Amino acid sequence: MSLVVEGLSKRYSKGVQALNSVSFCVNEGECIGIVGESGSGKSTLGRILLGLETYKEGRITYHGKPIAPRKRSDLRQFRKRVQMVFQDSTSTLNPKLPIWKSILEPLDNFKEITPSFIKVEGLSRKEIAQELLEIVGLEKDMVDRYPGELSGGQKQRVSIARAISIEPSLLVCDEPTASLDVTVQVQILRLLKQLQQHTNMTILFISHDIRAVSFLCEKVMVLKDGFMVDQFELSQLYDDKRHHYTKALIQAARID
Ligand SMILES: Nc1ncnc2c1ncn2[C@@H]1O[C@H](COP(=O)(O)OP(=O)(O)OP(=O)(O)O)[C@@H](O)[C@H]1O
Repeated sequence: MSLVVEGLSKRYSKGVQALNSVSFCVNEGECIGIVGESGSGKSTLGRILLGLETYKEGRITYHGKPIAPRKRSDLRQFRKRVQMVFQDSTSTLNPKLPIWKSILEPLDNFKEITPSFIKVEGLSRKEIAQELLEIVGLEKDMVDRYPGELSGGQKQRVSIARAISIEPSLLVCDEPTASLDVTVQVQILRLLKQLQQHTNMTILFISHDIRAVSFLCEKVMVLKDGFMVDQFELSQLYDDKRHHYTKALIQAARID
């Protein structure tokens, strides 16, 4: 197992119980979808996994080691393996920098990493960013553009290029398609699927959209009011034993 979460609970200071004894595990190279309506605790879970939020109860291990360590030196190793893509790419892309500089930020932080997509030695930094743009389906000559000169879908592709630049083994995506048009959403989902098929990356895909989750993920976990009410392999999506809340989500998305 690559990622194991056991009995994770989170209570915010104002008394909100955002997560209640949530447990699940993901194998290396698998994609798990965390689905639920607004306020169900999805982002809290994602933020805890990224070490951006603390928790008191539960245990999270990644390849046998506690995730998001507290020690700074260990945190660096963690960041090397875990990257993220958020709904709002403006939080990841500095509007004052040409996109190639933002794309290269993780690689600049981890100079010891030589990603496998760099097949030729001696590429300039800008050329490396161009390689990454190509991987995510963008034109190489976009490299000098600023985030403000890109569409929402293009910005999200740039955020993905940045996240995969250091070839993380775990990618946490928190509603990466939520602010995009339906057709662009499909393109981004296809891109993530293609990336997952060509790498051994484990993806944790957080979404309120069970349709998107069922397109991308092999495993699905359903959260409601901080409780994990259902957990299943995608092939069991239409099983009669699905929780009534999962059935309601399926019906609302009209994919039954
Ligand atoms: N920093 C915080 N302090 C107090 N309560 C919080 C905080 N962040 C989230 N919450 C509460 O925790 C619960 C879960 O929120 P969370 O953002 O994890 O849900 P979500 O499923 O991601 O929702 P959405 O899809 O709307 O982003 C909500 O009731 C929310 O109001």
